[in-house]
Formats: sequence, structure tokens, C-alpha cells
Amino acid sequence: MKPLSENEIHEKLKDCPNWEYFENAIHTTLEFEDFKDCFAIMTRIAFEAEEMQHHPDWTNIYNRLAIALNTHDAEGVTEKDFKLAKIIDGLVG
Ligand SMILES: C[C@H](O)[C@H](O)[C@H]1CNC2=NC(N)=NC(=O)C2=N1
Repeated sequence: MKPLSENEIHEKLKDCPNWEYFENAIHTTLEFEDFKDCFAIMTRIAFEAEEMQHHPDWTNIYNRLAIALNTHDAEGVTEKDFKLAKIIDGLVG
């Protein structure tokens, strides 16, 4: 899959207010009530990611989750990353 250009990424980000682009990936940081709520969302994201065969890079510290999406195979951000970002936004609500 072809990586999107920086211009294309910035256009698409207009539709994803919780996400920003840096270091060759789109990023979001989420905060939950506690670890259990955070891990529950991580589990739901994991099932969607597995379904898509497209997996987030993420870091969880207690109730916080930092997610970076990029497409390793394409060495950049692709449509797949935006598709997963939308799914994550839908799960978080
Ligand atoms: C074979 C398998 O589909 C690939 O290795 C997938 C797995 N998950 C992936 N996830 C991400 N984020 N980027 C990839 O290029 C990627 N490739």
C-alpha cells in the first residue's frame, strides 16, 4: 500500500480532531477512569486490529493509552491507518 503524502495526511486529519501527525505516524492519547477501563478498550481495539491485520503501536500507563498508527510495510501513513483511527474513535465514543 502506498504511503500518503504529508498534504494528504493533513487533509485527512481535518476529519480526525483527536489525532495528530508527527514522526511518520498519526498519534492520539486517551485517558480513562482506571486501568480496567483502559485495558477493556485495548482489548476491543486488539480484536479490530487483528480482524484488519493492522496493528497499533501503543503504550499504556495505568489509565492512559498513547497510540501511534503507521503502516510498517509502506514505511509511512496509509489509508489503513486512518481506517483504524476511525474504528478506535468509534470504540472510545
Ligand atoms: C502479514 C501481516 O498482514 C502484516 O505483517 C501486517 C501485520 N500488521 C501490521 N500492522 C501495521 N501497523 N503495519 C503493517 O505493515 C502491518 N503488517
